[in-house]
Amino acid sequence: MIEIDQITKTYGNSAVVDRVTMKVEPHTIAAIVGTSGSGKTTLLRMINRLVEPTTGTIRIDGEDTRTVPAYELRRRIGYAIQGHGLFPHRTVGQNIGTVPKLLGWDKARIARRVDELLDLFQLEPGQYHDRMPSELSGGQQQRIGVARALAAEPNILLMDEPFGALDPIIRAQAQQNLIDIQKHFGTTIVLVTHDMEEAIRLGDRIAVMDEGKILQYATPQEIIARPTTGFVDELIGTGERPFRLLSLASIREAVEPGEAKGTPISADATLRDGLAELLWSGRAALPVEDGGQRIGRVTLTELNRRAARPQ
Ligand SMILES: Nc1ncnc2c1ncn2[C@@H]1O[C@H](COP(=O)(O)OP(=O)(O)OP(=O)(O)O)[C@@H](O)[C@H]1O
Repeated sequence: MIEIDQITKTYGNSAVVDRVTMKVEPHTIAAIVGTSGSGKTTLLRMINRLVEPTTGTIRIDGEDTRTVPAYELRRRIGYAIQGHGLFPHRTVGQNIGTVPKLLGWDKARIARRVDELLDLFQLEPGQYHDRMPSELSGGQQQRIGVARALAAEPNILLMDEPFGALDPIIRAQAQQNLIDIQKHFGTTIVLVTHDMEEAIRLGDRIAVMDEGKILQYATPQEIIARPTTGFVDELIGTGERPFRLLSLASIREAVEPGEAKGTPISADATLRDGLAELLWSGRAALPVEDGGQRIGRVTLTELNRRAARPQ
């Protein structure tokens, strides 16, 4: 658990992070979203003390971070940034093994961990282990950056716009990869993004920041349905609300017994994907498939109901 308690950072006379209080429960993802300059990166970097808070306290699993040497804190907490920050003259394997090596792991253990992570990130170890970062695509470099941050099995991972530079398709894959890996390791993640769509997709809770303050910290459902300020509403985009709600749930959750004609949709697709397919194909219902088996159908009527503002 990360407990941020009345944390402030001032530069000169201005508080760029202003008395922020928030808790991140273990094994969850908190997304910090806000406009440029709202203080997101500063807040994130105070968690691993890359930036020292001016006032306030941060506790990790009950321990005040000021009582731990900063270098030790940074080895314990994974950190991944936009542009990956890989060492250009070290191989992929050496990059991923950086922190385990600093921690004195033996060679065999480091090698096992590097291969495990390459596998998880869908990069064949035999093929990628000895490559240099310049011999990888942008998306692959980004995945290695995240793999390196996870190498020493940190309970906590801080991510600053990790997917910001990726094109939309690679970005969606990288996001799914992160969700799978977070489930696999149970890592607690704090992620900074300026993209509300990404925050909604990844965050168990979303903190909306403006001018150093947290305006709302709640589940994506709550933020979409009941934004506390006009600014939060604006950031969500009023025209997007019903679609954002639909993108939070899978077809599996809306499936009902019955038949429907035409190409089926996967139970793992989002309700938003389902609506798009219904509208595009001009159908009132789609058959739903799970692992090659028909499990029922999803209807336009049901998606209409689920897209409406929650009461
Ligand atoms: N070392 C510093 N000295 C003075 N001002 C700083 C320093 N670091 C950050 N700031 C200021 O603090 C404010 C918040 O910066 P921060 O990088 O945390 O914002 P952000 O929300 O992450 O922005 P972006 O999305 O553009 O990265 C900005 O106005 C920035 O200019």
